Amino acid sequence: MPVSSTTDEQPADDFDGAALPVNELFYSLQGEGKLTGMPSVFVRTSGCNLRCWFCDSYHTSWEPTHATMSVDDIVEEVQSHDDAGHVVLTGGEPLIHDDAVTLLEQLDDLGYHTTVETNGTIHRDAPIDLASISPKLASSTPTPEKDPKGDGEWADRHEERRIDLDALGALVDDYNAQLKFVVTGPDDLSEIESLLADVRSTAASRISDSDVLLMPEGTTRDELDARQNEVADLAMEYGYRYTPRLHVDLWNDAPET
Ligand SMILES: C[S@@+](CC[C@H](N)C(=O)[O-])C[C@H]1O[C@@H](n2cnc3c(N)ncnc32)[C@H](O)[C@@H]1O
Ligand SMILES: Nc1nc2[nH]cc(C(=O)O)c2c(=O)[nH]1
Ligand code: SF4
Ligand SMILES: [Mg+2]
Repeated sequence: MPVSSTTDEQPADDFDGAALPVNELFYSLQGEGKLTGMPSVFVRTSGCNLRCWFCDSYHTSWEPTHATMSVDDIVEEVQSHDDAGHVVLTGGEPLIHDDAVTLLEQLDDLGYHTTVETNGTIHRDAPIDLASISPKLASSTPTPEKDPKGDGEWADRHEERRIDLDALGALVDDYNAQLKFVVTGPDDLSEIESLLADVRSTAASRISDSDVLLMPEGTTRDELDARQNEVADLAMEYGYRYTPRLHVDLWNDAPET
């Protein structure tokens, strides 16, 4: 589906009925996490409440673009990929949109397995089969030196918003969840350990180390080549799971993959 040229990052509130700002909708293999390799339709909404400097979906966060699609049309396009039983709702941050719930309900009614890729700052009540939570570490903050667009104007807002323990605890308690951390280097591990301790004391349910995944930061094969062995070693050292970025291995940074 082509990406429109509109740059409004707000939800599609002028649309009659349930609708979402869609940046791209495509069929691929799940490239990250426990379901890596699973044929899946990806629905990528536009708009995000954070601004990670490394965001691999720049046109949903830093310079959002979208086409407004009714939920009915999204479902119809999902169904056109008739070999897929899995749908991944991602973004941007998909849970900023009220109508994400409507979409998930319709997909659930049709029997799809739903994964939601979320930064973990927002909890919603919806039929989610896998909450794929990627809490954002301090190393994601768009400091003036790392800002891809300006001079660090988003740094404070990002820093204030990136961790919400209540939302994280509720997501872990209500859903089958994985915690998938983007790792830029060994210095990230102390923050992962202390955040995990905080989430474990907030959530009622147990979080097993096998539900904690370390994913190397990188949007291209070259970037991943430079970092993935170090992250694999960290996973072994700490007893967490490693997740590759299969889509980058297969298709590098091509859109709609
Ligand atoms: C674009 S985000 C959209 C969903 C949600 N906003 C989030 O961050 O979880 C999808 C996934 O890509 C990860 N990601 C984004 N940029 C990345 C990068 N440069 N390297 C590795 N993972 C990245 C995120 O952490 C998240 O797991
Ligand atoms: N193939 C593929 N797998 C993915 N898993 C999570 C993705 C995302 O951007 O949320 C993603 C993506 O963009 N492509
Ligand atoms: S939270 Fe997700 S979509 Fe938002 S800027 Fe970070 S990686 Fe990109
Ligand atoms: Mg992606």
